[in-house]
Amino acid sequence: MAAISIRNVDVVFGDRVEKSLALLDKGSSRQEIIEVTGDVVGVDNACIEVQEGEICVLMGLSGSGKSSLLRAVNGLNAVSRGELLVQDGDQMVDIATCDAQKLRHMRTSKISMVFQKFALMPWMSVLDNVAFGLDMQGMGKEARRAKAMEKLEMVGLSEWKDKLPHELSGGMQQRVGLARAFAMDSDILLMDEPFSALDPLIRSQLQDELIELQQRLNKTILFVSHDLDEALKIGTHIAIMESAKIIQHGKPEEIVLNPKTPYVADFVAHTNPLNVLCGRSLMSNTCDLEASGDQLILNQHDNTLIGLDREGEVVSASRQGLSLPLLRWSEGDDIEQLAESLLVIASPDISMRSAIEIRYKTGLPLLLEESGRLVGMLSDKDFYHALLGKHFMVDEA
Ligand SMILES: Nc1ncnc2c1ncn2[C@@H]1O[C@H](COP(=O)(O)OP(=O)(O)OP(=O)(O)O)[C@@H](O)[C@H]1O
Repeated sequence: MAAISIRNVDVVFGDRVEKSLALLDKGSSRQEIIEVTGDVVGVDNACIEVQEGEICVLMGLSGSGKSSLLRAVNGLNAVSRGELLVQDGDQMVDIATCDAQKLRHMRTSKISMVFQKFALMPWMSVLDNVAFGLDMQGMGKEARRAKAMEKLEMVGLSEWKDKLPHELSGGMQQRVGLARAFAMDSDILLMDEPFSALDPLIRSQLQDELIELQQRLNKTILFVSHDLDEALKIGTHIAIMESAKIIQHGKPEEIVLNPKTPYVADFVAHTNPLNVLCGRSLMSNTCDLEASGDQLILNQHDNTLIGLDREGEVVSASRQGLSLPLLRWSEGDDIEQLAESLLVIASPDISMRSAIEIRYKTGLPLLLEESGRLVGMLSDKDFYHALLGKHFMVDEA
């Protein structure tokens, strides 16, 4: 079920919204609209559904409209047109049209927000900062403190509960911000570049922690980032924005493999594909392998051959007439222990990172089997293609 459903949402900042929307409908650009009405189009006809338990990352360059859209979800920005439905139990509430009381209810019990600049109260202790929102939910003092303590433990800061925010480092303050958001127990978390002020190592740690917390607590998260590597790491889905529009929305792998415009391709060209791609997206297909008698040729130069049974399962391998041992490998199995000249067979869903590590240990290509049939192979050529970013085609249609 969708936790957030954004339907044809426009957000226009200014005093002549009707006129600006009419211009938008006529196809005027953002710049033309500013010139005519003085209004700024923050979001132009956004449509996305975020399913329960998803982490959807809004990604794009500065000024592309990410925060404008995120802040519309909890009513911090007014929706100028369209529907913005947010799940409340078994109903969907339209944030664009609901009354002030409903909006307050949604903000105090359904949607929490984590900001880039932590937004902690400087005069309150760390514990009171985490407990702050619970007061607004009407929770008693003891229960509040107990819950806040539990969340501080979750982010590893229980020892710091009596300190003031300025006594903590930036990374720790952001952890307090996370604990505060999780303490609210809201189903939906809105996160506006929460880690971008932190140094890379702390940032990476907090990303890992967020992924882990999300898996444990199954929240729905809408996360703003201008960094595609971050989006690829934490997002189950990514929506890419350019000039107030969502220009591509999909799973990380879809974005990396099929960037729809040169703008997206430019982002993709500067990312590390290893974290996203799996063997299936890059493999050479079995049908591309040449046959030699009843065997298939893996490598002409050193005469590496494989034999399949009637069902297409790999049953034998040899190099220059000498038999090669086969090993069936699954994600999580040890790679360090793999011997050289072992022919590894894995699932096409193997991550590229694991596949390259295996190739490095064994010195041989990898075979990929699905449902007991050989479906493809990963050789050095496929790895180089991935690393050089030659694995995608830009759809310029
Ligand atoms: N409250 C506001 N009033 C007027 N204009 C605004 C307001 N908020 C945002 N804008 C404008 O809307 C456009 C989109 O801004 P937004 O902050 O959504 O972009 P962004 O993609 O989040 O950028 P950044 O990564 O720099 O935060 C910008 O031109 C900005 O100046």
